[in-house]
Amino acid sequence: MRLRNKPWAKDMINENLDLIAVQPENMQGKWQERFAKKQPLFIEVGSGKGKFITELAQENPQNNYIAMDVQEGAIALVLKKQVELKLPNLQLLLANGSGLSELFGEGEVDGIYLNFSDPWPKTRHEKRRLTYKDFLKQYQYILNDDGYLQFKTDNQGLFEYSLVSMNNYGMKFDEISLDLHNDDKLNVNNIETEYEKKFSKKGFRINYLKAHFEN
Ligand SMILES: C[S@@+](CC[C@H](N)C(=O)[O-])C[C@H]1O[C@@H](n2cnc3c(N)ncnc32)[C@H](O)[C@@H]1O
Repeated sequence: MRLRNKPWAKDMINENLDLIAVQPENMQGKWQERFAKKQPLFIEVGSGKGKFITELAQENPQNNYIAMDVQEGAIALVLKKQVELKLPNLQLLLANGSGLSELFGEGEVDGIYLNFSDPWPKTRHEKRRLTYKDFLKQYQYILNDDGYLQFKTDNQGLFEYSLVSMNNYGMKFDEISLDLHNDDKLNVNNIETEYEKKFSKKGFRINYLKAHFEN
């Protein structure tokens, strides 16, 4: 998803550096300092316009959340929401998920959310998929021993690829659904993302998994 550049984005970011960090260099192990309270920390990599993470943060004041996106045009829209909401448990991060282990300390994070990640269907782009083994290695580094990865997508190809990639990496699956919205066996308090709303309305099934690393 490519969003148009917003002429107002840079100014809004520079005026709200208490709410958003831009490619920070010395934040490893220090993220809790940016929040009102020290509490479990969860990040969404590729948060897009931020519907999911802002609602999750509103529903769970007992946790801290970071909305992360590589596109200024996307994170600026989350910032616009957060400037109004001023949620004390939500911080924003403009950076690439490929640098997670330089942005976070070992075991600093309790959970990672990947929602409707770009599928990169061409084989030569495999390394860009957020469930490619190099990304999994970084998730493993920043997650603590009880930490988990949660992933949702409408894209069958990316879901199948991710199951294989995670399995080959040695991850263990806690929950899997091939139709999250119509799954009676799972008890997930699901918060829809922008993409999820759009594609489930069109009749696409939503794939879901929750998994962890065995350290
Ligand atoms: C298809 S959109 C999905 C947005 C949102 N999660 C949703 O479900 O509505 C994927 C988002 O991931 C972001 N993204 C892609 N690769 C990324 C990376 N390596 N690091 C951080 N964000 C990334 C894109 O900029 C885009 O905003």
